[in-house]
Amino acid sequence: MRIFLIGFMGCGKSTFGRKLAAKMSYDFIDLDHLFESTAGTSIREYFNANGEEAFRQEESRILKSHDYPTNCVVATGGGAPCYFDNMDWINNNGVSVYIQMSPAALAQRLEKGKAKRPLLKDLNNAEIVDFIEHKLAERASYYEQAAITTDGMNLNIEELIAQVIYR
Ligand SMILES: Nc1ncnc2c1ncn2[C@@H]1O[C@H](COP(=O)(O)OP(=O)(O)OP(=O)(O)O)[C@@H](O)[C@H]1O
Ligand SMILES: O=C(O)C1=C[C@@H](O)[C@@H](O)[C@H](O)C1
Ligand SMILES: [Mg+2]
Repeated sequence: MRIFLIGFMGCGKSTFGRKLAAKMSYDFIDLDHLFESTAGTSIREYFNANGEEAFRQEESRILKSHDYPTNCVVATGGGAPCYFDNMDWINNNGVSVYIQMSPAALAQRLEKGKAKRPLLKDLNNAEIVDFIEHKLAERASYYEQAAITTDGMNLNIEELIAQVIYR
């Protein structure tokens, strides 16, 4: 089984995904890391050099062309499900799990690590909340196509595994 974790930057896809994979004895794949190793540069540098449109194209290509192991947990990039037909591809190729969180809770987490996230790096803390509210409103209709939605403030590995298995 392939499990694709989706949700806004900071919802915990990478952190929780790694734990979930370990618990299930599945491989863990982080799409942002895969992007960086494939491109040979950081996402931040890639954005600076090539712009967001090029990033989205390359992200989509990598998402769809990677040779995934049969059993794996994939932490997708925060924007990945929201461009092209990526969300349909995800739903046709695995079980999607949306880690849902409020803009305020996301902002609290993201204020610390914003330097490495190109969409946030130039914003002050008040602007981050505003940015997240708008971006999340734009993206919600994609995230909500997930097979399973789970509360990012109360993540529970055993419960999620049961939901995925008995869905
Ligand atoms: N359950 C949690 N409780 C508190 N803090 C958390 C939790 N999960 C993750 N964090 C913290 O929130 C921040 C974002 O987590 P993480 O990098 O896993 O998110 P992400 O969804 O992978 O984000 P991105 O889309 O930018 O890759 C990190 O600083 C992490 O330590
Ligand atoms: O939400 C987004 O658009 C992004 C999230 C990150 O995971 C990275 O994929 C990148 O910084 C863009
Ligand atoms: Mg991540």
